[in-house]
This record gives sequence, C-alpha cells and structure tokens, in this order.
Amino acid sequence: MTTAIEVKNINKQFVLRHTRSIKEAIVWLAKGRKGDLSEKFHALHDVSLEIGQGEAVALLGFNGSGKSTLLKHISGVMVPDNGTVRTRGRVAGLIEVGAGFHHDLSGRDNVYLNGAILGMTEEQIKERFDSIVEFAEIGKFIDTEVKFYSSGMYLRLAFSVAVHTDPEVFLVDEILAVGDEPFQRKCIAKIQELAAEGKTLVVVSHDLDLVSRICDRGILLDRGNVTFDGPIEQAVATLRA
Ligand SMILES: Nc1ncnc2c1ncn2[C@@H]1O[C@H](COP(=O)(O)OP(=O)(O)OP(=O)(O)O)[C@@H](O)[C@H]1O
Repeated sequence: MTTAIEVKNINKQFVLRHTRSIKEAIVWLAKGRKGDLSEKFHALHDVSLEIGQGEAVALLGFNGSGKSTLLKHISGVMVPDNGTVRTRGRVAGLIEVGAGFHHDLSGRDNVYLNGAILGMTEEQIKERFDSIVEFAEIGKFIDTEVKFYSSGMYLRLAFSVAVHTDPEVFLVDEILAVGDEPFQRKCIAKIQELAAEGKTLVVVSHDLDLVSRICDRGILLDRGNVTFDGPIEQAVATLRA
C-alpha cells in the first residue's frame, strides 16, 4: 500500500508561560540563568505512525491528549520540535473553522482566497464556484461579509471549499459539531464518498459511534503518546473501557 502520511518520531513542546515579573527575571539572571523561566508542556512524545493511501483513520483520546496537535502537524500548520512529517498529494480539510478566511471580505471573495490557499487555480475555483455555494447552501449571503456569518455558515462555506479542492488527504477535526443536523449528515455523506473514492481520511472526534461508521482504523492518544493503533472497534472499546 502506498503511504499517504508518514509521521516519524515527532515531539512537540509548548511554552506554557511566556511572561514573568521583572523581579523573577532579575533573580533568574542573578542566579546565572539557572533553570527555565518558562514552563514547558510536552504535548506529543515521540509519535510515529504511517497511514496508507485510502485508509480512514480516527485519532481518539480524552481531552488534551494531543489529537488536534497531531492533526495540525499532519496538515502542516504546526512543525514538530524534532522528527518528520511527510504527506503525499493534496492535503485539505477542516481543522479550525474560518482559518484562512478574511473577516472583512464577502463569502464570494473568501471562496477565491481560501481556494487559492488550498491550492486551486482561479480557473478551477470559477468552474466549481456554483457547486461550492450550492453545497454550502449559503444562497444570497454569498456576497455578505463573512464577519456577519453565524459559526454554522462559516463551517458550511469552509467545508464546501475544502471538499471542492479534490484533496487526496482529507483532515477533519471535531468542528463539524457546529453544523446543524441536516448539514452534519450531508458532510458525513461527503466524507464517506471521499473514503469510497479511495481518499485518505484522518478524523478527530469524540463521537465514537460516528467514527466507528466512517473509519476502519483507530489511533489512541494518551497524554501525547500513542497507546493503541489498530481496528476501529478495538480502539473504541479500549477507550470506553
Ligand atoms: N499553542 C499551544 N500552546 C500551549 N499549549 C497548547 C497549545 N496547543 C495545544 N496545547 C496543549 O496541548 C495539549 C493537547 O492539546 P490538543 O488540542 O491537541 O488536545 P486534544 O486531544 O485535541 O483535546 P480535545 O479533545 O480537548 O480537543 C493540551 O494540554 C493543550 O492545552
């Protein structure tokens, strides 16, 4: 099987505290800069995984276990402190609603902006524009500035642009939750369609029934460590246990 995503020994630490009082800084300097002024949090510990082309994988785990951080590394919006992440083909998806959207521009302009960011040419966007708006069901609001959109409308447009980029690797974080039920159903059907077409999917969700339907493999994270990687039923059962 061709590898679509290869994550090799990645580590990620976040700085939890950037600012200290002047007094603390002076004491730190006087003591010869001993110790660390800022506290570090190790969010991903030596994570390695390989995802084959056409696999549908769920990243599972409790709050704060590192799922979104890992997904952001796969998408390329975060870089690891060390280790490598490699992906094959066009990567698109929904990680943070509205990322890449400009608040003062209309929905229409944002379709062009976001489409270009996700790698579509102007010609391709023009061709797919009507289909993007139709899928999003934004209708007459397409020429309204997106700062006036509800969070669900944002999601609709962002999801629609992302699926119309014809991605080889599609990443989805929990955010489908802001969509209403009919739209969620439509998104899930679209995600299943992508999976049936052989696209690679990586989904982060707490909805274990949903991921059991969409994915065939589950990767469990616990405090930044991969603790299980295998069939989705087993992953879900392990998490529920
Ligand atoms: N930019 C950041 N700066 C500091 N800490 C961060 C940053 N991003 C994430 N973290 C921390 O890393 C840990 C993992 O966060 P992450 O969002 O990946 O968890 P998650 O598994 O997706 O959680 P949830 O299920 O709650 O969405 C958390 O403790 C979080 O506070």
